Amino acid sequence: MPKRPSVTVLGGGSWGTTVASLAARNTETVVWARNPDTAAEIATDHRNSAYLGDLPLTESLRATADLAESVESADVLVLGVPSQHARGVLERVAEHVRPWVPVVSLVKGLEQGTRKRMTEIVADVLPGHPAGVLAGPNIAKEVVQGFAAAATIAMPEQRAAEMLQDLFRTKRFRVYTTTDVIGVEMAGALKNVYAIAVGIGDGLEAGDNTRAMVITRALRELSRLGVALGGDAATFAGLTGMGDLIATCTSPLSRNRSVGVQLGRGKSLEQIVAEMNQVAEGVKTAATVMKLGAENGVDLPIAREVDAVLNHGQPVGDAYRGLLRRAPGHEVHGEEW
Ligand SMILES: NC(=O)C1=CN([C@@H]2O[C@H](COP(=O)(O)OP(=O)(O)OC[C@H]3O[C@@H](n4cnc5c(N)ncnc54)[C@H](OP(=O)(O)O)[C@@H]3O)[C@@H](O)[C@H]2O)C=CC1
Ligand SMILES: O=C(CO)COP(=O)(O)O
Repeated sequence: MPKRPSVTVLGGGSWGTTVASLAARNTETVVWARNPDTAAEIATDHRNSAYLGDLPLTESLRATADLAESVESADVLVLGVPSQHARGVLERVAEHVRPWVPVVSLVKGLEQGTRKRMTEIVADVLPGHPAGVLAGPNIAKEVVQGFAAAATIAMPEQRAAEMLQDLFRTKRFRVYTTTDVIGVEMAGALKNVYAIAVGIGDGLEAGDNTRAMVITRALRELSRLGVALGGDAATFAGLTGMGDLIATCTSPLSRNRSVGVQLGRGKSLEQIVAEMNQVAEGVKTAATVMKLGAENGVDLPIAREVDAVLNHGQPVGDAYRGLLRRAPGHEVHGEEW
C-alpha cells in the first residue's frame, strides 16, 4: 500500500492538538506548539493538559516547538492557530515548506483589517499552495474523547478534498467533502458571533423559546451574508452552517457562547477576556462581520447588537429589547431578522 501523506499541524491548542491526534491514527503526524512545555508533554505524556486536561492523545503523535523542523518534510499542512496570528505563522513557515503542499485551515475567524478568510491569507503568503478548510460541529474535548462527530473538508478541487478526507476520518469522526471553500469558511467564522448572541440570552435567562428564535434567525442572517460573499446556500443548511451553529450556541463547552453568557450575567468583556486562556474568535469577528455586511449590502440585525455590546458599550438588556422592537416581515423572503 502506498504511504499516506504526512501531516503537520500548526498550533498546539485544543483543536490543533485534537485534529493532530485524529490524523496520527491514519498517518505520520507532528503538531507544532510554540510552547516547548506543551510540545514535550504531547510527545512524552500523550496529553495536552493546558487545553485538553487529562484526555489521552494518539500515542504515535509527535510534537515539537521547532517550527522549521515541523514543516520541512510535511506533505500536508494544517493551520490551527487563532485567526489573528495565522498570517504571522504562515510567513514564518513560508521558506521551509515544500512547494505545492496543500494547506487545510481549521480556523473559524477572519483577519481584522483585511477582513480576509484564512484561505485568502494562504494565497497571499503561500501562493500556489491549494488551500481549503475543515470545519463542522466539533467541540474539541468531545472529539478527542471519541464521541461520534462529523466535519466537512472543503478544497477547490473535489479530488483533493477526497484525498485529504482519509487523513482525518476515523470510525467515529466522519469527514464529508465539498468544493465550497467560501461557504465553509464563512459559516465557521460567522457562527461564533451568533453563539455570543445566544449566550447573552442564556445569561439573561431568557428561556428556550428565545434561544430557538435567535438560533433560527441567526442561520438565516449568516446565510444571507455567506451567499452574498459567494458561498453556496446549501452549505449553510449543512454541518458547517446549521450543525456548527447548533453545537456552538448550545454547548456549555463553547467558548463563544460562554462569553455571551458571562456578558448576560453582567461581567465586563475586559474581565471575561482576561480570565480566558483560550480563544473566542467571535469577539474579534463581530466588528469585521459588520463591515462585510455594509460592503455587501446585507443587513445584519443580530450581529449588530452583538457588535454594539462588545464594541460600543451597549447594555445587554437593551440589545435584546432593541431586536424585539423591530417589526418582523415575511419569514422566508424578508430581509428582516
Ligand atoms: N476548540 C475547538 O473546539 C475548536 C476550535 N476551532 C478553531 O480552531 C482555531 C484554533 O483554536 P483552538 O485550538 O481552539 O484555540 P486555543 O485557544 O485552544 O489554542 C490556541 C493555540 O494557538 C497558539 N497560539 C496563540 N497565539 C499564537 C501565535 N501568535 N503564534 C503561534 N501560536 C499561537 C496557542 O499557543 P500557547 O498555548 O503557547 O498560547 C495555542 O496552542 C480557532 O480558529 C477556533 O475557532 C475549530 C473547531 C473546534
Ligand atoms: O468551533 C467550535 C465547535 O465547532 C468551538 O466553538 P468555541 O470556539 O465557541 O468553543
